Amino acid sequence: MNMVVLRNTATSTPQVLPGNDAPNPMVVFEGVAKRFAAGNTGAEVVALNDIDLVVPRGSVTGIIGRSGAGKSTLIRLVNGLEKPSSGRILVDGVDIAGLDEKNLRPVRRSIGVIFQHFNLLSSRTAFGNVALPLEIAGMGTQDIEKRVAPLLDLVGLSEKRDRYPSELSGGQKQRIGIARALATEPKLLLSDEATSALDPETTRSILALLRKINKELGLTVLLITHEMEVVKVIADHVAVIDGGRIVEQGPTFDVFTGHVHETTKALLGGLAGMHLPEFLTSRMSQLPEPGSRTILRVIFKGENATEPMLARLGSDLGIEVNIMAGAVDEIAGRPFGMLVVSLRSNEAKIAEARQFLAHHGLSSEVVGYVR
Ligand SMILES: Nc1ncnc2c1ncn2[C@@H]1O[C@H](COP(=O)(O)OP(=O)(O)OP(=O)(O)O)[C@@H](O)[C@H]1O
Repeated sequence: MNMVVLRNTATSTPQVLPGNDAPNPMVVFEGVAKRFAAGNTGAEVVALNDIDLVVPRGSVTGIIGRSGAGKSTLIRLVNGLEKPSSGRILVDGVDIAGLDEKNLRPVRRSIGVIFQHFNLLSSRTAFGNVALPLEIAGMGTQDIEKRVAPLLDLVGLSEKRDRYPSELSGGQKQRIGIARALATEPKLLLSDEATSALDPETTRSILALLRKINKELGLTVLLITHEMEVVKVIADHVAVIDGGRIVEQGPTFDVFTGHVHETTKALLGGLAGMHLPEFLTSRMSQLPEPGSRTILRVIFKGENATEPMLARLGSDLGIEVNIMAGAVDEIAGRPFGMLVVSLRSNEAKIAEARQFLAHHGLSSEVVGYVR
């Protein structure tokens, strides 16, 4: 088996835990705006406004947002394909906003990009596609062989080296796209909806490959996507973008399980237990009535055990508890879930129950009442 000889450019500085305050981030946006001049017909378009963003070094950071939110513009600013109208963009400490084309070139070489539609040359084999950026950089044939063969091995396609794109599946094409992006030994990998054209199973395998590359090579990955599943599975840091503004950012688990912004909630839609089952909502009222039961959503994060606590509401506090619905999900590798329960008791006792749950690390919210 070939050895991967990629130089690990990103580990020259210590790995840090992802977070807004992470030292020495790979990418920083400071008060960035991007406006496009008015065309023949309309007004000026404000694609991005007031963007403060941190991509921690060594992280997989996801930018998630709906169509038109400004994701592509943001990623094009990172590799200098667009210039900001105002603000600073630091890539590995260098403010790229003020660089001319010549000085941008080395920055671009330090950034790999993978695309939704792979952008492979149909006239070149898998090997030829991965070799292309190295040929452009003027590398000799033997050195190219030494660089490309381990990359094909890394993405699991050594035996397809002489195949043309038309002979490869979507997932295999994306693997070649990833190998090509890594050929110039970047320190940052940009992923522009790289799994959006793939089926769920292939998506998972590509995400696993990106995670492996992130871990083994210490490469920082910045991905834009409209798919919550992608961010949930792979990103340890996330920024939610809406209408050209970042509405939330931080460690993925915290952002998706905390007090989420309306946009994040909408994107989270399918997450375990966010939607109450129809049989409940159809009977639920927002105000208590005589004899009604309180519907409580109990949220557990990480490894908190829920069931024994609910049992103790009965045994210790004498409150009758019925489980109505529940689901467990996984965000950034940690369990997260909800139980929807109905409690038959008065308001004071319900407050006592919620205090008891909070004391044991379980947050809860009253979502309504049923008779
Ligand atoms: N070159 C341009 N000229 C004028 N307006 C632009 C240009 N590029 C983007 N926009 C506008 O900026 C806004 C953000 O577009 P952008 O492509 O960044 O969104 P997006 O989140 O990537 O959307 P999608 O997921 O649909 O690709 C949109 O309103 C878009 O029409």
